[in-house]
Amino acid sequence: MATSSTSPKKSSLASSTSSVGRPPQAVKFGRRTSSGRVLSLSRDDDMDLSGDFSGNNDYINYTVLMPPTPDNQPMEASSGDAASADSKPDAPGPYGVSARVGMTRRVGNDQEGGISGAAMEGMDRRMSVMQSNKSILLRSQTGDFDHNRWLFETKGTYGIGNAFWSKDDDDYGHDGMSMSDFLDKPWKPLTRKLQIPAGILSPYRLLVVIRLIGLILFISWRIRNPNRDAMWLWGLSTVCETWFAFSWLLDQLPKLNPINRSTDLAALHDKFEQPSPANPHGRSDLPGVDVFVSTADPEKEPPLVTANTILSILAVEYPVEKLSCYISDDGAAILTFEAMAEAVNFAEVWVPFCRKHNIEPRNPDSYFSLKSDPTKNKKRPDFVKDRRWIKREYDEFKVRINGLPEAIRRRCETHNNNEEMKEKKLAREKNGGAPLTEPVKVVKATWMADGTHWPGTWYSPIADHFKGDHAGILQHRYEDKTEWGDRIGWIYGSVTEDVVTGYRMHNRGWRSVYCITKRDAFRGSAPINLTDRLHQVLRWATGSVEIFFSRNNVLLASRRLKFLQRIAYLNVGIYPFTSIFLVVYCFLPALSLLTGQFIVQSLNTAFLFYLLTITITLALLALLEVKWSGIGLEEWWRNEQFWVIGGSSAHLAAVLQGLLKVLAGIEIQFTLTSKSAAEDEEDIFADLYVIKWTSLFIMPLTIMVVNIVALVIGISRTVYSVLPQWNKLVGGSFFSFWVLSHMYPFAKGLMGRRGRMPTIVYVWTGLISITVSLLWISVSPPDG
Ligand SMILES: O=c1ccn([C@@H]2O[C@H](COP(=O)(O)OP(=O)(O)O[C@H]3O[C@H](CO)[C@@H](O)[C@H](O)[C@H]3O)[C@@H](O)[C@H]2O)c(=O)[nH]1
Repeated sequence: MATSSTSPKKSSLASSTSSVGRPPQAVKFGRRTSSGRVLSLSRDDDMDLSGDFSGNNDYINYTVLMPPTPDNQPMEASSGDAASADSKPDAPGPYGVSARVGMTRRVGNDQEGGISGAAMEGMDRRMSVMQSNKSILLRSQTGDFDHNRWLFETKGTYGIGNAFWSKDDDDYGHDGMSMSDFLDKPWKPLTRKLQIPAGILSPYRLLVVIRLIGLILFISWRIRNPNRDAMWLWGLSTVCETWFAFSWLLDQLPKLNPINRSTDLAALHDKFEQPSPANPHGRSDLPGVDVFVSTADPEKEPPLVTANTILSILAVEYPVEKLSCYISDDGAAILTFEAMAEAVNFAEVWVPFCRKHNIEPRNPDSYFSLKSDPTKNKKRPDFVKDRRWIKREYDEFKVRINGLPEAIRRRCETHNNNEEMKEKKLAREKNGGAPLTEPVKVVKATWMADGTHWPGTWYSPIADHFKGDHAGILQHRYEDKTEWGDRIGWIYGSVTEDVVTGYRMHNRGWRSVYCITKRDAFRGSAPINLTDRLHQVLRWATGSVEIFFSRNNVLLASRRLKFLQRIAYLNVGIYPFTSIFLVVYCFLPALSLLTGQFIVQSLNTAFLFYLLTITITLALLALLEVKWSGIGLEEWWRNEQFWVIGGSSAHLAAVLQGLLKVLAGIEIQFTLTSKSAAEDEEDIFADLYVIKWTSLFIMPLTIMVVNIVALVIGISRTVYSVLPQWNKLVGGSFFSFWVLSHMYPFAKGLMGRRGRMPTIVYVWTGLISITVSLLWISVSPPDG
């Protein structure tokens, strides 16, 4: 995937000439590539970045493709219009897109705040028509060779770029096509491997080896030294520890040989921007990039967040005509649709601003919430003026987006009232003018700004307008029962389709490389409160269990999967099962305290030495990893805590759900994760302690309470006994505290917001402690 930093586009921008006042040109010129296709050139090359770009920008046109639907049939494709608004020659190809059009900047404001009728007139009537059932996704945007299409047409084998190329498959004679069609220029890697200094990697590996030896010695010592006083405690704990050691190894091994890469800008420039006989001007020959943004529910995934995502994609530093951004909305919500139309309009000013001033990050929301000085490294004198202006534009944009739900609601009300009046009038006329005896029933439709029915989900759903059941929304026919769908496309039927898809590709021999750019190439949005986060990891873990019990289990993998890949996938499939051992282990300290026994007979030196070794090496490894990844120790600790909280709740539930699916065929539903809209700019973690009760809390809560109760009982028993055996108390209470410290954020969440937390926790735990100790004293009075 191309990142913003990989495209050496600045050189072409530097030579731009002023084009202010020049009529917009449809197609500047094209040239043939060596694969014989016509390539249209970037209109972007002509962009005058010194001029005003306040909305009359002719140079960036966005193509909006909307599938035709029964309710919303575009008028005839006015191909003349379309062609003049677009920069590409776009003859209807075998994949059937006949016309596309740039969405023009809004010309007026709907009184309701939505998209005005006039503006819609300007764009929707020239919207694309798709004459074929086959998907737009197969169309090559640039006219370049379309690899996917070729695979589709030829039922071919994988074999481009990093993909597996089978030895006996070098004859692709179906279409007279040969390997050389793909190799315009000699192959050269576009990334460079960055060696991790031995000074860092060797200590890391050494620590891993020491810890591994420590674990082996520890476990064999534990097996050889049973606690004869409490065999059940010893047995349970040893089994759990063995599993933890095994799962640590699975987690650790794939990290043994880290390789960093960076994009080789020089190689990229050589390959894609150097003059050659086929490309005398050295125009950008970068491949087309498609970015697919999916959304499914405007409540859980706020349209403003989606809009910001799209804006950052459109502003990426890549030739404009090579970039396509697809938005899919499984929820078919009118709100998302109109918000995206607003985003496309705002992009017309946002993108030129980003390009003119080299803006980073290009997600407007992230950019305007930067705390650093915005003028730093900004040389152009008009930056401050432009920034002030674009900020105002963005604020207005936000107001429009946030006003959309109300605007749509009012629009629908007006239209529905009108419809009702019309129906009533009609019915009265039919009735010979006499008053109606029965009320007239009018379907409450959802209306688009141009006065037509919304083809997607309605606010009051009726047949064909339910979520997940709306007529005419694009079907994924290109992948349904096709070889393309089977071999290349997304793999469905799993709640962690990304893992299955990745696995299936790797298993067929696809190679992938780890490439983490200095600046984030992509940022996701994540749930920020515990409940949503637990539901998210519940889905992930359920997906893993499901994979484990399917033919996609890595133990059945082909020989093409590499060893460390195998281990990594095994880890992905197996980690939820750790929860069983984790839950047992979290109860053990409490059981120790309650019974006055411990997992070992006595806290002897060997035990303590091994324990110290495996704990210290774990901490040192974490320190190194934290340093590499650039996160703070505190974040690492939060992650550890979440591992215990999630492990004892969501992962356990996932194992149960997964087993239910395997044994009883009960299907698992995909629950969409709610993302934070981070609207509270002062406190982006405001949602963090918002707790919505879920049954997932039961297990961690039980673990917590049982441990607190056991601590109280253990301490009071020792305090009240005639001969206090403090050493018996130490082991159990130490581990109990260890468990509780992991559960701390959970308790904090349950207790309410941060500020109020301490008092309530003290009162709560205090009350329980007093009650339980009194109870204990009355049940089992101290000796003597
Ligand atoms: O019916 C649906 C459900 C989800 N989505 C989209 O799928 C994406 C992932 O769903 P989300 O609920 O956000 O899952 P996350 O847990 O945040 O996502 C992670 O986990 C998913 C698998 O569980 C992967 O698909 C994602 O790539 C990965 O980031 C989102 O963009 C959704 O809008 C749809 O388009 N249609």
